[in-house]
Amino acid sequence: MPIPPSGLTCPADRATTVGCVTVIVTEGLSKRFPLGTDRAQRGGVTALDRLTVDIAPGVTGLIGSNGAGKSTLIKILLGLSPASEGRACVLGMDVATAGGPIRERVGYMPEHDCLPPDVSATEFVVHMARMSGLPPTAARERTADTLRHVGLYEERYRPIGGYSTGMRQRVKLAQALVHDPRLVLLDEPTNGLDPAGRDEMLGLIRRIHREFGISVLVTSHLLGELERTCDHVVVIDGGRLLRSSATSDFTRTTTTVAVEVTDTDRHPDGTTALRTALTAAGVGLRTDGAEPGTSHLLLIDVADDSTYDTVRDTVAGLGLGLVRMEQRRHRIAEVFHPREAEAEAGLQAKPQDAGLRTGLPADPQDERPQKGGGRDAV
Ligand SMILES: Nc1ncnc2c1ncn2[C@@H]1O[C@H](COP(=O)(O)OP(=O)(O)OP(=O)(O)O)[C@@H](O)[C@H]1O
Repeated sequence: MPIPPSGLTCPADRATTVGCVTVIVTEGLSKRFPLGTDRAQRGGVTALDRLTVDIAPGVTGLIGSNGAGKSTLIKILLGLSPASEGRACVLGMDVATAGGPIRERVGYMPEHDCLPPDVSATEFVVHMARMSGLPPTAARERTADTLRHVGLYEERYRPIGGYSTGMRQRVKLAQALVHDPRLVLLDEPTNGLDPAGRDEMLGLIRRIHREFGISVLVTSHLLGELERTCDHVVVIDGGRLLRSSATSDFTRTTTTVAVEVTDTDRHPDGTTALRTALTAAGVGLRTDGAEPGTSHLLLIDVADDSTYDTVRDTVAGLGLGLVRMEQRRHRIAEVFHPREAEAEAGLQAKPQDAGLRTGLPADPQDERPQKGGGRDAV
């Protein structure tokens, strides 16, 4: 079911410039919820605060901590919830006036579990296809194709109530794809999945775009998985745009190189020996904050190409084994707390540790509650 990229322009002034191709445009978009029952919400909640962003075709990650406004934005984009101020266009259509036509061309995978337990995946997805306007035969054919695509073909006649979390997420994805949309909005599709399930879901998301040309907006609070999956990342916090950039801009290389060496009989603490020798050779080292001998990583400021030669020659001169020498990269976490994250980039051995300070876990393994605020503590 190859589908050409949408290539639509939004009527909003900014997007009508020649060559500007977008699937989503928002301009000064705000959403305020009126008074809540909660004491803290007495003045109402501003879920989106003058959000202005353009999203091009491709796979785009929408990142923000819990309560950042991701789901609210998706509901506005689908025409399900009116904005308080500003405007938004999806595939060139105004969300305020074209909710129905937008939902005909856009698939939506909600965050919450919304599946009926007593029907099979086939029955449910056929029903959703029919609701989207497909005739009966086409709905059945598309359902079979889509369930095969998401890896549920063998299980398609079993009641959904007996499915695992991963299978249920796939059913939600299938119903979002069944009507051949040009854009899908996926709200936390990896929620509740184990690492293998996450990888499979992320692989499916990439294939949705690569094989079928469908653009994807996917939300997550896991920085690492969006770094791996998306072409472009939009970061929001408290309903405001923090940054919108190509993923490669977020993760460009730094001038820091991490070096790990082995210990030897002559140098039982190889790291300290190398640190001393490099300092004597005038190589700039970052303070790693660890006691000498407790860290196996040295973080080196690369002044120019000769720094690599100096490190190599010093390691060889000491008779140490070079375990690794790797260029450090910036991480999306730096958008939230630039100084802390940068310092941490120097400290951490594994890039997937990135979310610890931000409260936004970089990787599934880090999705445990954090001390003093947990996942909400951006
Ligand atoms: N119907 C509502 N009534 C009142 N407040 C709401 C409503 N929906 C959302 N909010 C509030 O708006 C803010 C943004 O919520 P939203 O669900 O969009 O965030 P989110 O980024 O999707 O978070 P999560 O990752 O937890 O799903 C939150 O403070 C939330 O409590």
